[in-house]
Amino acid sequence: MFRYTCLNPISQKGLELFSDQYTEVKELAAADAVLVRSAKMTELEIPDSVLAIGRAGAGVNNIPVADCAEKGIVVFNTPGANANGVKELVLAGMLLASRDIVGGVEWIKDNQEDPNIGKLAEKQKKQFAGCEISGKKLGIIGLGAIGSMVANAADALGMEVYGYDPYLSIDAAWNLSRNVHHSKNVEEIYEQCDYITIHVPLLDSTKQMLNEEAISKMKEHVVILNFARDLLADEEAIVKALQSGKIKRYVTDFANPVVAGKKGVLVIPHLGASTAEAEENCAIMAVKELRDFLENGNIRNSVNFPNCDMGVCKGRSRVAITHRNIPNMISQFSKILGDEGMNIADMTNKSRGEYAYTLMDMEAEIPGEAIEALESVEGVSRVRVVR
Ligand SMILES: NC(=O)C1=CN([C@@H]2O[C@H](COP(=O)(O)OP(=O)(O)OC[C@H]3O[C@@H](n4cnc5c(N)ncnc54)[C@H](O)[C@@H]3O)[C@@H](O)[C@H]2O)C=CC1
Ligand SMILES: O=C(O)CCC(=O)C(=O)O
Repeated sequence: MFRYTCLNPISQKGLELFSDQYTEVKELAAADAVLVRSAKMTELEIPDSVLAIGRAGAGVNNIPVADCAEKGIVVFNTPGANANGVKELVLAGMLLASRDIVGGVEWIKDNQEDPNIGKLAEKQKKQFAGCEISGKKLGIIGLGAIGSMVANAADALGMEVYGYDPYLSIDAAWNLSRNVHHSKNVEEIYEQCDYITIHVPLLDSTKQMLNEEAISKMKEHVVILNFARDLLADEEAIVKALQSGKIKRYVTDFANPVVAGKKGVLVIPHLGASTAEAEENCAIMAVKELRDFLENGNIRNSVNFPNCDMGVCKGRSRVAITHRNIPNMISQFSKILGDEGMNIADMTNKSRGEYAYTLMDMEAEIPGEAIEALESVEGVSRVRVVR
């Protein structure tokens, strides 16, 4: 029997994939697995009972990923599952920044009682006029699941698309329209583009990437779109550049006191992934990942441990070990098991940075003493008998 808890509302379409082996619990302390969207887990004490966290979404900056790795808690996300939802909102953001649709709609609301509203609207509309996006240059920083979809859609809408991603995956490269101009440095995006959209994860290396220096290299009246994370931009500098007219519009999916209500800023209340489809896709993927991990020990789409898949256990028992990626671990594990007279039927060991994961199928039940001995190996964070 497994227990899971949801720290945010999670689509029922995903939750219904849990079998009757699973119960939902309210308390984090009582849970084996956690499903989360944007709840700040960095502010929570994560109890040792938690084996895995499923982020129904892409960004994991709300989860203490490194601490979890150290404790042997496997953190999953759902790559690409909400990308289309975000792509569509980015397109909407570009259009809203190009024509004053919001201002126009507000004007109608303010004048709704006027019996001559139709005539008046025709007179007033020029103040809300704008430009088309077709033919304009769009720079995309980060060509992952979202960035590459935005690139292709903008290309189809007639924009000239520049893309910058020094770590571009082969999959993303295959999916990109051949019309997308490959920028080898981000300065080209700053210097050339009328619209700039950022789609990178929030990391130490990307924090405040869109800062005063970056803005100084951009074209006059540039439009900046941020549907990734607010901390990727120095928003004080952005507000200053909006006041001076250097930036025409800043469209952001993240509300905070620096940008809320500021002239030239369009703030959306983090709606990028808030579509029925994205919420379902993310929940379904997260639940499948958690189930495969809890029931089989397999890891798919983790952000702190390597992928590792041995299918369903065909031996008598399976043991899963999270540990540091240091020499001599496998020989210690096999010595402990060998000393207990146990034969390893199948085994996989994978590493990712400082951490590693070992799955072993055994021809017999693993005795408690062997588990204790495995747990006491220096560098082992967790030993779990999966079956
Ligand atoms: N507004 C919303 O509701 C949502 C926001 N997001 C945010 O968008 C981010 C991106 O999401 P996905 O595209 O799904 O992630 P992804 O992991 O598929 O793509 C991120 C891309 O950024 C690239 N990258 C990393 N560092 C870079 C750098 N310094 N310069 C240029 N490229 C760099 C990576 O190589 C990768 O291709 C997430 O990390 C999350 O913060 C994601 C989903 C929903
Ligand atoms: O779950 C959400 O609504 C937030 C989505 C998001 O920001 C992400 O997936 O990174």
